[in-house]
Amino acid sequence: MPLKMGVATVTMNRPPVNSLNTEHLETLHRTFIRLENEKCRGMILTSSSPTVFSAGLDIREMYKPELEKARKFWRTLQDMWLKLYSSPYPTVAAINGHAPAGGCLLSLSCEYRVIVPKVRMGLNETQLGIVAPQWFQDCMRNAIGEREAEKALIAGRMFSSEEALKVGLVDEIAQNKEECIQKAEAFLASQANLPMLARKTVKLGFRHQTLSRLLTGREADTKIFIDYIFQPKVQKGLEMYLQSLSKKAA
Ligand SMILES: CCCCCC/C=C\CC(=O)SCCNC(=O)CCNC(=O)[C@H](O)C(C)(C)COP(=O)(O)OP(=O)(O)OC[C@H]1O[C@@H](n2cnc3c(N)ncnc32)[C@H](O)[C@@H]1OP(=O)(O)O
Repeated sequence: MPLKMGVATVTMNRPPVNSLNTEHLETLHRTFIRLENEKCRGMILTSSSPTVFSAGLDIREMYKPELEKARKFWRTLQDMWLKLYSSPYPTVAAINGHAPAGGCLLSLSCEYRVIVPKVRMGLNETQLGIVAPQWFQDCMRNAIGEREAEKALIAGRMFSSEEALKVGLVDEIAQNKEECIQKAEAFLASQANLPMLARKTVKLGFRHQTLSRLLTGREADTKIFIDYIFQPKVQKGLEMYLQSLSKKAA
């Protein structure tokens, strides 16, 4: 995590696809805490993979899990998201590869999004037979508005880079990762002279309702997750999905 002029670039590096398991989520959470403590002036979130920003939640954490491990996984995801979504410093996602589901959530939690061409992003949970939690849905709604979010979430739609720009899911398209980072840096530079306290207060004002909804309902949210994934038919669906992903690799 190099800090250049107070700006940090956080590069996710969990091959092959930056899927989010408990350990990776803990690392991200610790990183966001550290950036806050070090009074970071801005953060770019990106990935070391040439083709994937993040494949979303690690499905193996949800497939035949032990109860306590599944609970810990979900709480860690909540912790990480609460820190990122409420960060006092400006945040940009440099989306240099595919960003399905939890990968899309990471980018939606930043303030600004730049994407490379020919990749896909979206909350595709419905297509997997699972349901994007309310706070995932809120993030999408906050980015693209009620009507488009409803359509996208019901269908579990994955957007191409161009479609994402058109609907407002991303702010810019860059030609490649290098340009993506340049555009991310330009956004952060455009924020640098704003008074930090005023900036942060307005940001949190906009995000307050979404944050409160999870903060006041964390236990209920965890229960919904646990009850849902322990259903035999959901487990069957996850098993088939994992198999289809592995078959693709074979
Ligand atoms: C009421 C509450 C219910 C629960 C709410 C849950 C909320 C959020 C859910 C999620 O985030 S679920 C995850 C959704 N993610 C996806 O659907 C993406 C799946 N992956 C892909 O589409 C592709 O892998 C990719 C990201 C487009 C990359 O494609 P590529 O061809 O580069 O790589 P693959 O060959 O497909 O995969 C390589 C390797 O990684 C494994 N893998 C891929 N994604 C995941 C994942 N999300 N979790 C775990 N493992 C994953 C894949 O199986 C391959 O493994 P091997 O076969 O090589 O062992």
